[in-house]
Amino acid sequence: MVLRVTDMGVARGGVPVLDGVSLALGPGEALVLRGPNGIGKTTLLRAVAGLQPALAGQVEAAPESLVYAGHADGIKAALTVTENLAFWAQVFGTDDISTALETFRLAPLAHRQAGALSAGQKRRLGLARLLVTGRPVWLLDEPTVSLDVDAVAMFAGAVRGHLAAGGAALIATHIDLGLAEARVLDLAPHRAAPLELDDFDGVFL
Ligand SMILES: Nc1ncnc2c1ncn2[C@@H]1O[C@H](COP(=O)(O)OP(=O)(O)OP(=O)(O)O)[C@@H](O)[C@H]1O
Repeated sequence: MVLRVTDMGVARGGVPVLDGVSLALGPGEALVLRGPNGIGKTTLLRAVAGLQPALAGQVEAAPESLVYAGHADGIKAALTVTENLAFWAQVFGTDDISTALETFRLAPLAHRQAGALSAGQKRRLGLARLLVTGRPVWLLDEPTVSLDVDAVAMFAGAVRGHLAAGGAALIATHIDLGLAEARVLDLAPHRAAPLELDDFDGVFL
């Protein structure tokens, strides 16, 4: 197993949103998180990534094996595409940025300032970052937002390549990525029970 989440409960703004979530990913596996807007997909992914505390449960993964890609891609607007990738390579202690440039067809934009990219191009740069990190377990929050049909296929290809190389991916998405190999976890049955009135008051104390 490269990632195991056991009986996790998460809250947003002090209000529990999900509980009892368990999942496991082995090398080469992808799992898609499904559920309606607001059910807590982002909150769960952030908790798994260690970016916010969980209410309950455990996350087991090798140290420094996880990388999270969320809505804010961490792009530095004043740096060029190449400089952004080189910066991340330095942060993560890797050295290959050419695979990332190629996979997301960023080579023609290599010397463009990131701030001058379109929304979809920025998204491609944010996803290219995943390849540069060299980390095996990708935690992806709505990775295809702003991507056109070609770029979605590009992204699906990158995920497939990652899985084939023994990586894993946990993906919150509303669209069908065409990843036949991905399992699906519906979060609807894990919606946290509404708070009792007393507890509800407690949230605001
Ligand atoms: N800053 C915040 N403070 C308090 N509650 C919040 C905050 N942001 C989101 N929420 C609430 O937390 C719950 C979970 O939100 P979350 O973003 O995790 O859902 P999601 O499943 O990722 O939704 P979507 O499909 O719309 O991206 C929602 O009910 C949302 O309204």
